[in-house]
Amino acid sequence: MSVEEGTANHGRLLGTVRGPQDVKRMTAEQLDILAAEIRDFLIAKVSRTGGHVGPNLGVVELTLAMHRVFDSPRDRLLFDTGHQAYVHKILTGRQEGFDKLRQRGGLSGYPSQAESEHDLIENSHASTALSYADGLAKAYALRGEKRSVVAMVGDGALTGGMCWEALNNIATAGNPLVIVVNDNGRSYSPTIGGLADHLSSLRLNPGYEKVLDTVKDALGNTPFVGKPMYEVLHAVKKGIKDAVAPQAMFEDLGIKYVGPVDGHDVPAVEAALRAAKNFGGPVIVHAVTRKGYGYRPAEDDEADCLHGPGAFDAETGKLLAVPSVKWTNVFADELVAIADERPDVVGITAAMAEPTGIATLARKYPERVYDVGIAEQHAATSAAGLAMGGLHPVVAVYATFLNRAFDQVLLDVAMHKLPVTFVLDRAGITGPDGPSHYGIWDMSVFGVVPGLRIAAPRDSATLREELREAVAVDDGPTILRFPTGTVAADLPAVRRVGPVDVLAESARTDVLLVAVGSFAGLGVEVAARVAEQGYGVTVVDPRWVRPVPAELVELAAGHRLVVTVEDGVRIGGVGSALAQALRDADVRVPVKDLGVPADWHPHGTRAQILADLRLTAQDVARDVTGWISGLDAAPVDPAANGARAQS
Ligand SMILES: Cc1ncc(C[n+]2csc(CCOP(=O)(O)OP(=O)(O)O)c2C)c(N)n1
Ligand SMILES: CC(=O)[C@@H](O)[C@H](O)COP(=O)(O)O
Ligand SMILES: [Mg+2]
Repeated sequence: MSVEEGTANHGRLLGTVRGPQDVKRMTAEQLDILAAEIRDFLIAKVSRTGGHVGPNLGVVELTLAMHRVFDSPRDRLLFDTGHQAYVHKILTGRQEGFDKLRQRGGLSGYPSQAESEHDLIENSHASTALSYADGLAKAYALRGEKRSVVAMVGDGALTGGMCWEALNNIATAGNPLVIVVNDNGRSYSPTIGGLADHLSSLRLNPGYEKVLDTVKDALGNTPFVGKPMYEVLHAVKKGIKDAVAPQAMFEDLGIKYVGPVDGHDVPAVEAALRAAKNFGGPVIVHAVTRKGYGYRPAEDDEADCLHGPGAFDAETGKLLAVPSVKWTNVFADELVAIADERPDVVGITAAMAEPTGIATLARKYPERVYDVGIAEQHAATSAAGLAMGGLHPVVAVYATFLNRAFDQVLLDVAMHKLPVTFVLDRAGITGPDGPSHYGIWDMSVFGVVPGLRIAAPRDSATLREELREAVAVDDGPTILRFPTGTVAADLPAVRRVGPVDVLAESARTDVLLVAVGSFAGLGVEVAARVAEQGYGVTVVDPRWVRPVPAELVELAAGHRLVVTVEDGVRIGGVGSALAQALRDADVRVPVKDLGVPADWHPHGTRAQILADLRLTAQDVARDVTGWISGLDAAPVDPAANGARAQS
């Protein structure tokens, strides 16, 4: 069956759903068919755009039940992390938008207030929903408003400390609030930690496993869901009831516990949610689900149950584009090479071993890698402890996720002058995940940390080299940051001045172009374009951007104009730090700093967003030519260094 046939044959009921009220009217049998149609829809659409297919296949019934029991948007449905809100979008009038999911101008991959009144929290960083829910419930109680607050949170997100801070408060406040724990046993890989171990005892119950095996057998090799799923759901309903025993853990927190319920049984989840709704205080509904449920390639994908693939073949689940050598791979391989030589080097991941490349180290040295769960703050301070204990930890996280650990990096690591290397993948503009995932803040935010050195490699050779330099630092923390995707072609230096690589120079020294990290290639292209206008440009890659290298200041002093270009926010960025260093050194040369405005930039491809920001070789060359020719016409006041108008 083709994707089109799958959707057309089984999409009749789904086509009638324009809002939650349409789901409320359905019979149990219709709901089962609708669930199957939603799965077909998800597979058909997300296979073309890429996106979080596995997590969403696992919450179809949970979301249906939530919308039947509660009245969104009056009742507030909150989705922790938000990557599993596609079904919610489908049920709230946004089916058409899925053709452009995560694409420029199209549907966001996360809840979005601009899209729908049914969406409230947009944050796609994990473990926040329970805190939002606590605040909302308190606000409604104080204002005398009778509205339910319901938060869905995954077992992975539940490893984040904020959840436990929230639960502590929710229990004391006692306000009506429903927490749906979507327990599929996985983050990307199986969820780690004491909580996860406790929950997994449930899944190891022989009765429960028997039910899941029934599901798997019944699915056979059918790549699409349709009718088989309808039958499977009934099999689950019959078998699940006696399979599991109630767990005491959540009640120990002082919060009413309902469950465990089979999260793929709409009536069972509904019954639990109705009981929770009527309880009058905080209640946890513990739902057991399977990530990727109903789609064999996702269920069978041991790596991450098709957590968030790019476009894929709907029949097989195989990626359509096989990624070439990525920055992540270069880092991963070099880390293993370093670990071979240095037994003190260990790795830390916050539930993202494969996506950050730390898994490569774990495969060779499993005892030297720690998965701490979705707990970046703990990762930083735990790394401090490892460093105090004589090791050199390499903490590999996405750039955007280190933001929440600022205080831990500042005080627990840097103030103690501890040798910890933070490796920030997906730095800069990333693309389809949108503003919450842009790694644009790190150089500004962490640039203020005393004693912290930041490196921004430009290609695979400098990535390997700078990683080695970073782990050689023994008196303070380092950050190594690089972007997403395919690693840039090696760009050899003409010469090196201190830590600074000169990438291109000419007889004339009009402009010093400081091209940070992955913008090095752009810098060289800009120089060639500007040379055509008769101006000489020296292109440098500082390699280490914080602290500002003294050699960069000296080089700047030998030019008429300094232009910086970076894949990070301009405020407090490399350009701004260099301008300050020049002022401090009384070097009177004007500085123009190009980068990302501190704002919420929409989703799209990385290339599209950079073009929107006029961070292309053509745009930068035009600006540089304009500025330097302007200097010939009328000298610029050095004090006025800085901005050009940017969209
Ligand atoms: C603070 C933070 N760290 C890391 C991530 C990356 N991330 C997105 S989803 C995910 C796993 C979530 O697991 P879970 O909450 O169980 O949801 P599931 O995907 O299993 O439905 C991770 C680690 C994130 N979004 N936020
Ligand atoms: C929800 C989330 O935070 C991640 O799943 C993220 O979408 C992954 O991004 P990459 O595709 O860049 O690994
Ligand atoms: Mg999970």
